Amino acid sequence: MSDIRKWFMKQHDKNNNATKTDPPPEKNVSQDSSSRRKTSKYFANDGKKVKDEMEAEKTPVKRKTQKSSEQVHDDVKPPLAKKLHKGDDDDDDEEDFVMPSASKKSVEVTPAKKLKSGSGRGVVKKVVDMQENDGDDDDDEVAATPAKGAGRGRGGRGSTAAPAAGRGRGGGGRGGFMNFGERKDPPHKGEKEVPDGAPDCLAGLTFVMTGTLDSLEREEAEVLIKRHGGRVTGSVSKKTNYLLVDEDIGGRKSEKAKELGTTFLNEDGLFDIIRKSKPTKTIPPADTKTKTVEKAAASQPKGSPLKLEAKEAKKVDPKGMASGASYAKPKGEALGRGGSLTWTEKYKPKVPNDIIGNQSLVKQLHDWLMQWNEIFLNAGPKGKGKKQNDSATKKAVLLSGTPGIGKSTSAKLISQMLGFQAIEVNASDSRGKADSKIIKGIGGSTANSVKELVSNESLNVNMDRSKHPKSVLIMDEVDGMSAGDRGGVVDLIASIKISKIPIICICNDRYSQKLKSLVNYCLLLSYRKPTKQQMAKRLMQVANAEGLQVNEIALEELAERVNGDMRMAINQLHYMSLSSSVIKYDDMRQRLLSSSKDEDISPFTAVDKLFGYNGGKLRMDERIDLSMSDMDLVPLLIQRTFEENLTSDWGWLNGRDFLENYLNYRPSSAGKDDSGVKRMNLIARAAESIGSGDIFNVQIRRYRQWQLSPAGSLCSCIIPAALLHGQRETLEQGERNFNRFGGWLGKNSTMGKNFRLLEDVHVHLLASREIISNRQTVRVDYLSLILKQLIDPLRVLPKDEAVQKVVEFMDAYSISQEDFDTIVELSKFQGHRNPLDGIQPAVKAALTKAYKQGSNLRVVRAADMITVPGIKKAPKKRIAAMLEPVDEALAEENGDILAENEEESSDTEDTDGIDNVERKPQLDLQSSSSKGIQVQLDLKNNGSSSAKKTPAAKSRKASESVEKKGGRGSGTASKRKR
Ligand SMILES: Nc1ncnc2c1ncn2[C@@H]1O[C@H](COP(=O)(O)OP(=O)(O)OP(=O)(O)O)[C@@H](O)[C@H]1O
Repeated sequence: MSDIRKWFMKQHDKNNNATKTDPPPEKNVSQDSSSRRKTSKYFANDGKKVKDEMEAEKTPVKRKTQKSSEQVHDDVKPPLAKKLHKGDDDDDDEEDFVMPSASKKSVEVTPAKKLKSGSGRGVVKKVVDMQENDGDDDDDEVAATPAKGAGRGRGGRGSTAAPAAGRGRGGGGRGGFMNFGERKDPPHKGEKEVPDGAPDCLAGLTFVMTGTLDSLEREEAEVLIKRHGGRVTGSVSKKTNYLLVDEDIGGRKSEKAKELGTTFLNEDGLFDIIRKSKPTKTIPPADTKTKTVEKAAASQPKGSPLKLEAKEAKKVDPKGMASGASYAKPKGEALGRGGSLTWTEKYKPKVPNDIIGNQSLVKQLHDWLMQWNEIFLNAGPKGKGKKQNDSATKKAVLLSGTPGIGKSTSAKLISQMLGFQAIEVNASDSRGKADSKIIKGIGGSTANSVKELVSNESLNVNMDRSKHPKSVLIMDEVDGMSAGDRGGVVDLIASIKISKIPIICICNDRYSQKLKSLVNYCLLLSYRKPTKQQMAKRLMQVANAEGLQVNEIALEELAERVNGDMRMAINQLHYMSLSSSVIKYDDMRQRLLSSSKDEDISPFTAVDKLFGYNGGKLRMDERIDLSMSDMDLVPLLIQRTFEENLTSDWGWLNGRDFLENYLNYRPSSAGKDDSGVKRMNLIARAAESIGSGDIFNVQIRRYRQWQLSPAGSLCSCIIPAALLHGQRETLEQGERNFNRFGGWLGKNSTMGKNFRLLEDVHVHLLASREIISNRQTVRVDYLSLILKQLIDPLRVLPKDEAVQKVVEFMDAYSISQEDFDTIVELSKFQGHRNPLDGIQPAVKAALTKAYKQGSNLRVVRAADMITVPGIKKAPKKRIAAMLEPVDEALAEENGDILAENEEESSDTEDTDGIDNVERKPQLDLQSSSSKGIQVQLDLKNNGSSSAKKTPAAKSRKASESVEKKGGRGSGTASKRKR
């Protein structure tokens, strides 16, 4: 069982288990604080007790581990585990992080670490079991939150900044979300003075937090640690120095920490470390890097080149890549912060190895380009410039990835390295399709040169290549090509086919619809964002080279905030360097917070923030900003009406699944309500609010009541988020745990398309004079009958007879082939069989053939043949309005129908009942002529694509057939000719 019922059952089970196995929760504050002390058995502070208790319940290995932890804590040194366990690190955040070597200096080696087998795997079962008590979740803590301390006092300092996006959600990590409850407030929140220590006193130390701290919120503690150079990660690994916890409530982190021998540290312990660092101004020995930076900065006159640069750069890049050189000696005199070059230019990679991340892709690009001439141009002595059409090898390459991660840079560098002359074209400048495709080149004017480039044999084949550089075309931003249609891409593909030079295409979104066809012609290389550690290292090189004093944690923060965009990171650093040569963590945070306001925020991020765990802490203006960041999409993302067939047991939904993003949030305000009643209440209130939002939305859109926008946002986004914010979880097995795009947009566009198609059918039916009714009636009353007439003969009668009957019927009702398809399409319903099921393909083919054969003689779409002078193409709705029955009263108002705009006419049609159905048809052509509008017949054929006639022949045929039809057809036509 995998539905919401299962979820509720789980909650129930959990509740039961909790009551069975967990110690009874303390009920008041005093008990709570005493229990804190009692349960804090792993704290180095209570070393002895810890040891004894540990011995009673843990294996010898663990005992030793614990012992070493205790030893370490007193000296405020990282435990040995850090250097002994090199592999098998499961801490995501630290993928590439290399522990500063100095951190090992002061740590005594204890055998316990060596004995540890690193068998995190071995405790999987335990971990799962412990989910109930995940240290992060605090579910087992006292439900009643103690009264908050009076004011924040000085302790509140760290909380001045707005909470970071997605931070502090608890870091429950994998598998923990199901048990994620509300973390209660620190019992003595804001009551303690937050110490201020030496700037890098925690440098080189990695902390993990669990449970509720005594006076600090997690975010505040995180800021405090980072401000002092420490690193905070989400899960315990061998690199973790301290598990920061005030009350050991068990849980996964705590278990892991015990297993690894990580030192437990409480808030006071942390404060002590920080305080101690202040008077003596000693810097903990862990951080050589930071020391180096400081030294460098101290000995460095502001704005002059650093002697240390080269060393630093080399040190950071142990592979000895040429990067060292390129960063140590930026070209030109413009070293220092006064240079005229932007830092992105100045420190752009000079050799491929300088590019951080994606090295394997860079290599692939290199290999592809290196072999290009060999494969596609015959470079041998008999070379005649013939290209080999090897379908397995792509003639072009498509580099894709988010902005600022080095796509263009790698394309240029590789080209340069292999002796290609790079010709760069920004493809998004080439809008629209070329006049005559490749003859004119991509996008017309710009692309004439492209056309020349890619096809110019003289440059590439006939001439002596040794004297002429090989060329490569770099088409940047191909996903920005041809705003309206895919013409530009079609041209590009044509260019690729004939190209005699390699083409490197670059885009941000490889899955863009526009590039759907292009990807088939390209070798696809998808660039990934570099990790924050990689970025921080490179940024450190830049900072060193510029004599900028900044610590690695601040740079990691920068890297994290720019979301992998190296260009933005370097630019931010440059910008900050203009005002100060020393950048502290707080400065960085402040800068990033203020600059993030200017950034475009995606609707997904907005919903994440609004509904995230910290959503409740957002200020109202922040919530308004987020919800208004995209007034159209944010509400749609919250209320994602998603419909799909799942083979699940959502029985009451009849095999369909209606899911909405907001339902997936486990509201933190529901607290520890395992019955789910609170949650259901909150969901109900949120749904009600979303409903009200919808009413506002209609007013805003339909009646243009824009002044209601704030109220609309409040109802559709802010209130639901305020009610339901919390941890996102999945309700269905196999569902992925992130917000997905609303199905509404797709459905709405399908609806629009169906309306248009129905309109075509409607107009044709009206033109046949067999049916006189509005569009709605056609849809509701006629379509199923018409379908029956179209389909049934094909199913039951012999082929020829069936085909003849259906064609006759189609002719009688002016139903074209496209209308046939539309009628079938509009009659498809989920859970019902396809109307065409059971019809032999041969019969279908015979029908198509027979219909096409008779198409030249047929007058269908009488309405299509009308053109109104002055209007390029008579809008079908107007024509429909002309053909439709007209109210007597309305008919008197000359020309009113023609004057109606399309929207109004469609609204009218939509809301008209069936009253009009039986009314006598009246063409309001008189009114048109009285207004001086001439209605003429444009004698075009019925639009059958197979009938390739000259316009003259078409006219003749059409007029003949008009006459032949007599009765209905000619009557209509002749009336119109007036
Ligand atoms: N991977 C990287 N390694 C080192 N520097 C980088 C990297 N990515 C970007 N940069 C820096 O950012 C600048 C811009 O990079 P580049 O133009 O290659 O990004 P891009 O991915 O092509 O972005 P866009 O999609 O916006 O064109 C470079 O000049 C360089 O200074």
